[in-house]
Amino acid sequence: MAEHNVCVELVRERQKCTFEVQELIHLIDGGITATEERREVENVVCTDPRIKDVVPEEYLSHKERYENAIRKNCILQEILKKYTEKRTWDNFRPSNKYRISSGVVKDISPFMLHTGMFIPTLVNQSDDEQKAKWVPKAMSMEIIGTYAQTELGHGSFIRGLETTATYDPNTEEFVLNTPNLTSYKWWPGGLAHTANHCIVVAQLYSKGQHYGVHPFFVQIRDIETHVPLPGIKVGEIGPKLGFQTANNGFLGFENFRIPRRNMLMKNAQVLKDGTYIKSKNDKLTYGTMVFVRVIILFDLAFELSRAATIAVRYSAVRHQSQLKANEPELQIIDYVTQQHKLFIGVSTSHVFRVVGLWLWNTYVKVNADIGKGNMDQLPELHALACCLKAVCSRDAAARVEEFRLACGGHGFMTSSNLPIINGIVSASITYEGEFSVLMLQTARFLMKAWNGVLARKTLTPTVSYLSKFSNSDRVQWANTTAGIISGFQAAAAGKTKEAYAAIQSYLKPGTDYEDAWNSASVQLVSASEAHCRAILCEISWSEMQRLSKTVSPNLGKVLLELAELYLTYWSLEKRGDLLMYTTISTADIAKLQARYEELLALIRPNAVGIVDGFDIRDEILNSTLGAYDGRVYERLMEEAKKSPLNAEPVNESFHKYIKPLMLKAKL
Ligand SMILES: CCCCCCCCCCCCCCCCCC(=O)SCCNC(=O)CCNC(=O)[C@H](O)C(C)(C)COP(=O)(O)OP(=O)(O)OC[C@H]1O[C@@H](n2cnc3c(N)ncnc32)[C@H](O)[C@@H]1OP(=O)(O)O
Ligand SMILES: Cc1cc2nc3c(=O)[nH]c(=O)nc-3n(C[C@H](O)[C@H](O)[C@H](O)COP(=O)(O)OP(=O)(O)OC[C@H]3O[C@@H](n4cnc5c(N)ncnc54)[C@H](O)[C@@H]3O)c2cc1C
Repeated sequence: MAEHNVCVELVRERQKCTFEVQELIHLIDGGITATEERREVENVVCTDPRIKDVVPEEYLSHKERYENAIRKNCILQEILKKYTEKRTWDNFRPSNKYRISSGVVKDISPFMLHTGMFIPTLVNQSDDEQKAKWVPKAMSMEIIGTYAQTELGHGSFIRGLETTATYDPNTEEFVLNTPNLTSYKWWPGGLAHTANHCIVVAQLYSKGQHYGVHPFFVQIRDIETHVPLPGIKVGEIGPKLGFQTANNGFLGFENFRIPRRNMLMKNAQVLKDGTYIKSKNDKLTYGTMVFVRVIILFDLAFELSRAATIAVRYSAVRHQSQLKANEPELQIIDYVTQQHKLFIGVSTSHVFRVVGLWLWNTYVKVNADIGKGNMDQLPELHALACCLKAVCSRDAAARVEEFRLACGGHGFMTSSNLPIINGIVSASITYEGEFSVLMLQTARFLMKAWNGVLARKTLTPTVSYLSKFSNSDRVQWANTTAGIISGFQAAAAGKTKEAYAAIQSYLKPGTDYEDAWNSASVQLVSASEAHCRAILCEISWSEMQRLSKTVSPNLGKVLLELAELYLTYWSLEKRGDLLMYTTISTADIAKLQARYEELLALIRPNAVGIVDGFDIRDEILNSTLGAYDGRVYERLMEEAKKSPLNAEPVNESFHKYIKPLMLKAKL
């Protein structure tokens, strides 16, 4: 971007920045080479003239919008394929694939589930022979797939799924059926008109026995004609709050036969005669969900960084109201209430990224152990992935909404891109495990851990802090980062203990444990949230501290300010909890408030530099308000002129309806 085109406000903001933006960019990417590689692909994709829309996608019909998304995503796949051949697939990280797809369509790619769940399931749940047969075809897009688990009647309760796969030893095939309306697969992305294959999660029956849900590799459309195969009923589920181009579909089976070897057999198997070989752990079938819950944190960090870039740049460009009489109107970013809305979202993106990397490393380690037959760490990984996915998606949606509000009326414009980002992020609270459902999974783990505390057992690493706070004394508060982390752990331990006690108190004679659990579930979710917040605070602080030592002092200082802002913001938000479980006083809270305001002021001069550090090209931001040059008003007007209603000075509805109405009024 030529600097002479940049509005004066952003030029001044960039001059104020105290650190080297390039250094931050490399830190976020994971090194100079990673930045160069990402930028090279982004440059090729975003400058391809075939990718540019003449008519903005929101003015297209539902059908045209889908067709346009497919056309452009096929171009993207072509380009990515060249890079895949040059390097290995893994080198262009999945989070970068997600990121570049935003430069192609504003909403979600119809191929997202192919990359995000179909391939990972084939890689993680197939045996070696199946992998060798299917994975290369899926990678090269010779076949296109999705992940079909949820049904019209069941999403959260996987054991309640109704689609059946019954083994027929005579033909060595499984017969798939959709017994009821509620058994139709419902929601899978790309299922409607994009995919020709899918992973179907179905109830397995063999030799008259029921063995629970298992994944199957199923072809649903003819490769040449794309016509649905006989016995397949498939279609689109219709418009939604967001995800308009995701092509979410429904799918039903009528005595549809697939070969025996189309059951994914890494974990459980059905032999030719129908004998069932059990998995070492039946929850391994849920492995792809754990994987996606882990990587969702990166996507949330990215979506937050997009919304933050838009809202912070806009807030630097926008002037509104006078603080003092006879002085120019202030840049809205100088109102401290505006900084309060903006900077926590900026900091949260960094927190999600570093905690996401930590979670990813945990996932890789646990998966390697599982490969060697050691499942010991799986429950802890599952508990972590559940609460982090749930809390981070909910936080991200709240922050994106706050960014939208921070842009006033213009934030309501689709052309700001904040409404579309809002739709994308809101969906993540529900998909891949609904918020409360996942929080209650973590609560199960916490209740077991509390049993361990009572039995004086050694706890696993992420809950070991519970033992420190097992007595009823309020924990000594200290107004330091270590003190804040300890305070959050005390709150998590206190809430875990209370939720545990609540279950016991509901367990009157004649009451089932499950009913007592349900009665105590609001407290259980609250305990999970506190546990998750303690993890977010502890890990983000230690990771940002570590990173700050690897960069120049000026950037290191900014990283620590962002990390401390996160801790301080949440201490103030959760002051009620801290008052209950620590010795924090009102004077301590006043000090925290003062430090919070100090941090806002420290971050303020670097705000634009920090969001520039996300290095998001204009084509990927897709926003009239957030572009690098800050030409907000010109872009708003240019986009408004693209409205089809502006193509003619008088719309025909005037002559058809308004004029007759006016004439009738005269009579
Ligand atoms: C160019 C294109 C663009 C490219 C992009 C590339 C980037 C890609 C990005 C990816 C984005 C992907 C978008 C995804 C879209 C949405 C997809 C979906 O929603 S798909 C649909 C997603 N759907 C959902 O997420 C459904 C959510 N529901 C569920 O996951 C389950 O039904 C359940 C967990 C709630 C209960 O399960 P149930 O069987 O009833 O179990 P019980 O409660 O009876 O507990 C029994 C024991 O099992 C334990 N355990 C449980 N799970 C696990 C596990 N995973 N592991 C280990 N353990 C586990 C549990 O702790 C307990 O232990 P204990 O206490 O006894 O010791
Ligand atoms: C945009 C989008 C994309 C999706 N993509 C896919 C896809 O590609 N493939 C796929 O298979 N699925 C997909 N899904 C489906 C998604 O995974 C499910 O919607 C999700 O798992 C929630 O299930 P549900 O819709 O049945 O909600 P429900 O389970 O019916 O939830 C409704 C309410 O009931 C509550 N509830 C349910 N069970 C419990 C419980 N045990 N304890 C307490 N409260 C409970 C929930 O908290 C919630 O408040 C997608 C969904 C969306 C929105």
